[in-house]
Amino acid sequence: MSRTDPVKVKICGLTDEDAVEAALEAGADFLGVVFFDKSPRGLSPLRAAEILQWVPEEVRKVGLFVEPDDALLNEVMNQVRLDFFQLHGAETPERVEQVRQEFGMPVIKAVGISAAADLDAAAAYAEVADWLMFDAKAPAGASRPGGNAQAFDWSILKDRKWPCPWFLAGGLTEANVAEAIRLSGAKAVDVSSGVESAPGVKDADLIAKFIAAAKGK
Ligand SMILES: O=C(O)c1ccccc1N[C@@H]1O[C@H](COP(=O)(O)O)[C@@H](O)[C@H]1O
Repeated sequence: MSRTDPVKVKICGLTDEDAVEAALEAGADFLGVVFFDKSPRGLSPLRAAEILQWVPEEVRKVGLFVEPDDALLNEVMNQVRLDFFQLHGAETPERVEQVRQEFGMPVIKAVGISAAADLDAAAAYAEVADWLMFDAKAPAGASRPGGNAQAFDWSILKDRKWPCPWFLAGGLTEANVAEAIRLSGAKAVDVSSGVESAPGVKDADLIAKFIAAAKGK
């Protein structure tokens, strides 16, 4: 990625064909589908395969999991054409490495952040993951570790160097994404709640506005 490349955008938690089409039309670089039963965006492997079937090769398809066992990863791998696994739970660095080796899939590891000290903990994952994702820590009592529309102080990322590429996530919207990019130095962003009209229901207009704001158009 050169300094002048437009920011890459991942639209996560897609649940139907209309949302996939809206994200493609608006220029999304990554599309995410969720394999986590407690999420309002959760899909079966079969349904995920259906909604992603016409996505062009160059748009990267990401499967999001929370502490998945090998059986679930196998089931999804056998049915859905994915380019990345996103591990969004309390997986250890050892488990990240094991998943990469066993499944031969690049891994995006999400790390919950509420303060600068959490970035130190993320360093262990930077050695084993292909990408990192900095997401806000879930609020106490939340039923899921992400997708909660929570943001954190983006400026703590500024000037930190990482050996792998990374996404900024958590509470991003059309209204704040440009500022989040400016303050954090992010070259890739990820959004779910901020482009929805209700949990699990993507809004084509919000997707287009988010991508335009992130890419500075
Ligand atoms: O979207 C979910 O339901 C979800 C469930 C479990 C783990 C992560 C989840 N979402 C991811 O969280 C970040 C931030 O989301 P948001 O924009 O704040 O809603 C993003 O990667 C989502 O895909």
